[in-house]
Amino acid sequence: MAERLTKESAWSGRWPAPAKLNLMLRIVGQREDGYHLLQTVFQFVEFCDWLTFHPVDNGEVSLLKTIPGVAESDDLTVRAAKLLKAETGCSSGVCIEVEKNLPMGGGLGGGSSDAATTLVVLNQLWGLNLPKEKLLTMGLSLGADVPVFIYGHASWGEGVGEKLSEIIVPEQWVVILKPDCHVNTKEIFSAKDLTRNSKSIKMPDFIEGDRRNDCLETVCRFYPIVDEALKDMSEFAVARLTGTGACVFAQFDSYEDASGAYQKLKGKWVSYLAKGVNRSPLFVKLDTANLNLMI
Ligand SMILES: C[C@](O)(CO)[C@H](O)COP(=O)(O)OP(=O)(O)OC[C@H]1O[C@@H](n2ccc(N)nc2=O)[C@H](O)[C@@H]1O
Ligand SMILES: Nc1ncnc2c1ncn2[C@@H]1O[C@H](COP(=O)(O)OP(=O)(O)OP(=O)(O)O)[C@@H](O)[C@H]1O
Repeated sequence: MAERLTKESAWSGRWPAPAKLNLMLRIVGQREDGYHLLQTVFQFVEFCDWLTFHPVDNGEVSLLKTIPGVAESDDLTVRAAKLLKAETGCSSGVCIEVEKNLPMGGGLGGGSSDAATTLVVLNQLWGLNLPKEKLLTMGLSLGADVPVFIYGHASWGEGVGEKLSEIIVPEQWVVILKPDCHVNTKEIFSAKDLTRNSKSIKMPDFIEGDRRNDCLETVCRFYPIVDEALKDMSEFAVARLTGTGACVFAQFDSYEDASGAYQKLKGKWVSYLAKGVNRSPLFVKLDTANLNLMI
């Protein structure tokens, strides 16, 4: 039975901001502004931050509680809500509550996903009716990883990750390890020895097994603990890096195999066990809530 939300329960509901994995990442060039041109495959994971939007009547955007190390005005949820107001002239206010589960600087795109959930859900709750194309452009202005979370499907990504086409990949179980370091994306993209001239490939090459991540060598050189996590994970399955790290992941066909690896690794590493999915949990919830009809 579909969960039908009233406007009130939509405001009191919790909205997922899922993690993403880069199942492969090739750097095929660089734009004049320094941003790198990528080929990547994104898949979502049922491992999420959870956002609640509390209406306030003073027209302000605030956070119920700031994330340690991130000033309120820098928080991507606050920036996303303010951007919506600036673009539309909307006078509504909101206090945003973030249950932060995704590790920061992990390559799981947590901040970007929080921003995307804020854009998508407040567009509905505030009744702004901005089209998805507009939200995608606004998302890109907040970060290269934001658009895929607005797009909502596992994707083949090009450009800086904003040229997205839907792709269907096996929905396997995933074990993720978070080495105890915070990888700065800008630092990795600025490294002299980073591979920047990989040959472009086509979707069938990926499907046939080309799963390279061009950031891997540089990240392991800067953060040897990532290399250690890759080696430990390799005992159980092929170990890969997501984005610029720090997280390392492996995919498993069965829950039993994934759980076996997770149980052995979690004594040494901060570890997560979750399902990889092709449809973002945010859009699964929005579809189920049939929110458009209720406002
Ligand atoms: C590595 C990925 O996670 C793969 O999905 C993304 O490309 C990174 O996306 P993101 O974290 O949203 O990155 P942004 O916040 O837009 O950019 C952070 C910094 O990384 C560098 N950057 C980022 C993305 C890109 N394609 N080329 C870059 O050179 C830029 O110096 C930028 O100032
Ligand atoms: N709501 C937020 N959640 C997490 N980080 C945020 C948030 N708002 C701003 N940030 C900033 O964004 C930085 C990157 O955080 P994030 O969790 O997205 O890293 P990441 O998973 O490595 O991202 P990516 O894979 O996109 O590079 C953080 O170090 C923090 O300074």
